[in-house]
Amino acid sequence: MPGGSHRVGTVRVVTPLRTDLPPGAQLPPRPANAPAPGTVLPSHYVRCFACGDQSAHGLHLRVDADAGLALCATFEVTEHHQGAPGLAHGGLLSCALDEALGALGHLTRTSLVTGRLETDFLRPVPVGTVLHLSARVEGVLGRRVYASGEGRLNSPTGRVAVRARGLFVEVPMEHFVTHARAEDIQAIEQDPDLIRLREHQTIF
Ligand SMILES: CCCCCCCCCCCCCCCC(=O)SCCNC(=O)CCNC(=O)[C@H](O)C(C)(C)COP(=O)(O)OP(=O)(O)OC[C@H]1O[C@@H](n2cnc3c(N)ncnc32)[C@H](O)[C@@H]1OP(=O)(O)O
Repeated sequence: MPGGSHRVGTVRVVTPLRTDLPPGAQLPPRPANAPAPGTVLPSHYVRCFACGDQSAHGLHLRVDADAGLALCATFEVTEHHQGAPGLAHGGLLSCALDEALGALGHLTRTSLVTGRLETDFLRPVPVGTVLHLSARVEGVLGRRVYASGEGRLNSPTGRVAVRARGLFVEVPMEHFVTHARAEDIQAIEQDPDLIRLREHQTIF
């Protein structure tokens, strides 16, 4: 199990990370009503910066269910995603992985929010790259879902540019209703198509 590490003199000291799978965590079976492998998973919110199609300069992540509790996704790095000249901003690469890992809730049939996300940046990602992401559930303990993923350059078998591990927490739909601005909830009430999670729309 990988952990954090630092050197004390010549000795490498390994410490557990909060995203490491804790004792007792288990990989649950794929729910019977999970979307079949190959299904395009809907954007949870059309204004989401990562997956929404109404976010002009967003990442426009396309996400597909995979076998087991896993998925794959793509996003094209555009000039709007630059940090250094011509290179993707690291925060946006984390964002893409955050979204991909969070979207595993489509497969576990739960609403997940990020509690902690750890990202390793292994290679620069130039503008024009199509980043191929994959994500999987590593284990579940109570409301905690441990997940990992990576992004590869230009093909599902390309060189790994970015890796992440995350701890996600299952929340009820009321989490979003309680914390959102009133005008955003009103906008959804007026146009339920802003949320593409049909099974959750009975709350409005
Ligand atoms: C109306 C519109 C509808 C919209 C429909 C959309 C639906 C689909 C949305 C999908 C969206 C995806 C988008 C991408 C993913 C984001 O980017 S989500 C946005 C970023 N994340 C957030 O905003 C979360 C902010 N944090 C919180 O709200 C609260 O801290 C949390 C995470 C809900 C936890 O609070 P809580 O419910 O009070 O639970 P709490 O007991 O504190 O924690 C539960 C467990 O997790 C552990 N834990 C929590 N945080 C951590 C941490 N950072 N490190 C370690 N352990 C932790 C706790 O220790 C606890 O463990 P146990 O006691 O069970 O052993």
